[in-house]
Amino acid sequence: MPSSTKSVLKPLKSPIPTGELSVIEKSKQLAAWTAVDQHIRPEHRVIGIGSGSTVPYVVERIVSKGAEANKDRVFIPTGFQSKELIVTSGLVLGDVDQYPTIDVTLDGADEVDVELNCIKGGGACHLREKVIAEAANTFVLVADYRKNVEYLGTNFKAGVPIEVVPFAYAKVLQNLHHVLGSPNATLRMARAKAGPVVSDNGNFIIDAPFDREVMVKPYTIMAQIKMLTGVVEVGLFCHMARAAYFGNQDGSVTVKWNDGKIEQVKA
Ligand SMILES: O=C(CO)[C@H](O)[C@H](O)COP(=O)(O)O
Repeated sequence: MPSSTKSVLKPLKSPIPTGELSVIEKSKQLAAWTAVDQHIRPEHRVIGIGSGSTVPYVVERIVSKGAEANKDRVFIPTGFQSKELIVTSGLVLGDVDQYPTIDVTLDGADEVDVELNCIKGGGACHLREKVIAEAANTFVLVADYRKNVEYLGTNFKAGVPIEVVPFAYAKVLQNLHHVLGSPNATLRMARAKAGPVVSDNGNFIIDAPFDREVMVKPYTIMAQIKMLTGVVEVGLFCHMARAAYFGNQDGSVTVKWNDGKIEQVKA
């Protein structure tokens, strides 16, 4: 190609401001960088980008590979936040209706158990997150050490996030209280708005805490909640992740695989 017609790639921009990171932020960054390095291969073209405070470090690492490495790629967001991250970084945005098969999706989690089941939806994005995770050939979780637990609900006490259509919320709450054994299930209220949190899909979110004996079998309770009419999606992701990356305080990363293998990676 003559040099005059050569197209010039626009430089990408990191979403992370420069400066010192706290131990927790550093551990999120370590998990994200290691997962990107191990799972995004040069031939991958369609990449799912999850939500939450760990995901900007995923995008930071992708951006650090440069415009040339990312030029033929499209990035699929799980909600408003990840859409903004993709666009402001200069990456190419797509949607799952155009790309129903994704090479790899990386996403955060509220908590992950020993079998890589996880709670998601702390940011009310779990409907789109589950679609983008299911569409992916490989689904990978990234989190800091506080999320690495034996059973779900150990540290994350808010409960299972449940997206419901607005007109059905009272009926779903009643069923959760009296039929499914979550007497403290509540409608999630907004902090800087009067009224409930409204998801990116225009729905409400219920948070339903369950006892330990229920949470040790997450698939069972997930299926029971999903059967309630008016429920759109449940923030329990069971048997979906290929691997989970947890950044630790000492600068190492614990990698748990879906076959039960556990590795410690030194940064
Ligand atoms: O599921 C999510 C949003 O719906 C997030 O991935 C989850 O809440 C984890 O977020 P963070 O990395 O900020 O702890």
